[in-house]
Amino acid sequence: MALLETNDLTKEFGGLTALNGVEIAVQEGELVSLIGPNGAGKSTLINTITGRLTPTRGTVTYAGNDLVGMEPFEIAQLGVGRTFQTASILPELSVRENVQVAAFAAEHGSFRINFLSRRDSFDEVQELTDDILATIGLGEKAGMEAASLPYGDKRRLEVAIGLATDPDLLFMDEPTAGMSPTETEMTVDLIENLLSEWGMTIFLVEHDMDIVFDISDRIFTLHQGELIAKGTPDEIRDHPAVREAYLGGEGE
Ligand SMILES: Nc1ncnc2c1ncn2[C@@H]1O[C@H](COP(=O)(O)OP(=O)(O)OP(=O)(O)O)[C@@H](O)[C@H]1O
Repeated sequence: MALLETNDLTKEFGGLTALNGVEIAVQEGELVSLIGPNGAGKSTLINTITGRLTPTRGTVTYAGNDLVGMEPFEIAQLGVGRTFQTASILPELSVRENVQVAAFAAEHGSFRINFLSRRDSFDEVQELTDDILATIGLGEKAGMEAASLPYGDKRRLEVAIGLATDPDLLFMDEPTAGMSPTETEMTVDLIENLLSEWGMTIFLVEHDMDIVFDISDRIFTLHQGELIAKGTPDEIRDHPAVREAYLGGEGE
């Protein structure tokens, strides 16, 4: 059985159909990428899966759970994490505190519960935070104020915040956008490490086609809300509908 599956997933905004009958299945341990020209519906697909948007119709199933109608934090608690393109960083807190806040929030959904009284979970959060910072390569900068980090480190801290929910499936939204070649290489290494060492399943939205074709097990292609192709990098590279979507559209 697939870890994540959508059936007939459709989202309309007034008269605009942003997603039309999308059917995807992701197996545990896979790295899949979602591509498509601007406005294809990529963000809408991620948002309907992770609970930020309610689909007009269709189903989303994760590890046997029906996600439609669940709150984003409930979906996170099931093991679905997400890294954001836009800042989820709290600039005045330290690197370490940013990861801790995300970890506590994930565990309890909100801060209404006095989590500090629960020592077991407090210790677990410390351990997880240390693991994440070491994996991301921010261990030595753990005490620094987040605002003072260089751009590439800030993007990596966003990944660390996404990992703080201890996900089994991680959505990564353009993790290399705006990065230098060295930072991009480090991020690709990190993604490969999350797959091999952490046993994670990764769902990547990425505009850098070199990366997508290099590291994906399978690629989903959206165009005007329709899933026009899915397959291995080799199958997608020469797919006529994919070429048409990119050449005939705005191109990227
Ligand atoms: N909240 C909204 N209300 C109305 N229309 C929306 C909304 N969100 C997205 N859309 C429209 O839905 C379509 C798909 O948008 P979406 O942002 O999902 O595409 P995308 O593939 O993520 O694009 P990009 O690569 O530019 O980020 C677009 O036509 C967009 O204008």
